[in-house]
Amino acid sequence: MSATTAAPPALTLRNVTKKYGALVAVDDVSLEVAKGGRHALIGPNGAGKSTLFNLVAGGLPATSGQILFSGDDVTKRSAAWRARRGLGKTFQHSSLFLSMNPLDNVALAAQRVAGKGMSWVTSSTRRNSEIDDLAEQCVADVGLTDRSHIMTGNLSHGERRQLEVAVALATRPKLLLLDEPAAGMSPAESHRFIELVRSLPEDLTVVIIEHDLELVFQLADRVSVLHLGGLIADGPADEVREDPAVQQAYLGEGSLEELFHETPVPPDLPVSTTSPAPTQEAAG
Ligand SMILES: Nc1ncnc2c1ncn2[C@@H]1O[C@H](COP(=O)(O)OP(=O)(O)OP(=O)(O)O)[C@@H](O)[C@H]1O
Repeated sequence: MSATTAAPPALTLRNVTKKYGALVAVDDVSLEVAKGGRHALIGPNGAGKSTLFNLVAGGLPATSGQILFSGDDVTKRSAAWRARRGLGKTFQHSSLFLSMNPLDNVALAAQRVAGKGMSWVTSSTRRNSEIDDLAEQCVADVGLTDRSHIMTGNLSHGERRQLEVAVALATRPKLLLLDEPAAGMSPAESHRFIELVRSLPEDLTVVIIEHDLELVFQLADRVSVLHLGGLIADGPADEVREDPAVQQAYLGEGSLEELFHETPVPPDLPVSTTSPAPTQEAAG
């Protein structure tokens, strides 16, 4: 009798389909994301990436198919339930409170998970030290300690994206979904963000939906490619990069060199976060 009991994938999609009337936005997609993986989901405009993100996050119901977290079927579960089960996410469009400082933004997320209300975070006398410590740790994990007390509205675009990761980390996720994190970033900010993702705990599973292929192929160990709603490639990043079907779907009139070129890091800019690697516990 075999004694092997392999851990289930962090995320499993089984024949997931999302239709809008006659339009099939996500078409019978099956894939697995390994625990601790760095998995990218890419595809040209309109491929179905955002729709798939929302199906996984619970913001949209699937028309058919199954979604499993660590082997448990969550297909019918709400977004809030999935969040409590360890799904953290950052959105394409910022969900930060710009008039609060970074520490309070992160503390607010931590409090929501702890079941506390919004008013609690704005009253320093009522905050508990556990929440404050967690907020400080998460802000440090993304390299923003030096910026933790200024108004979030005064952060640069790249810093806000870093802060969004801190907010997600405050919920102690097992699976972190990043929706186009590099959108609007300068090359330097993008490089800094790559270092940030590399510094995340190894047992945290990260799924990145991203247009920036340079970032994708620097970060991801596996890549899934959507085209017109369907999965046209899924495998190790190096193999997917060379896949003729992927090149065909992406390239149009362009060249591979343009697609996959590596942008040099500007010499005067740091590429690493200032904090040590995070020591965040896996959600229990
Ligand atoms: N609410 C909706 N109602 C109808 N069609 C939709 C809706 N949302 C998305 N679609 C369509 O579903 C398809 C997939 O869209 P989706 O936004 O998921 O693609 P995407 O890969 O994220 O694109 P992009 O990279 O441009 O953001 C597109 O044809 C889009 O027009």
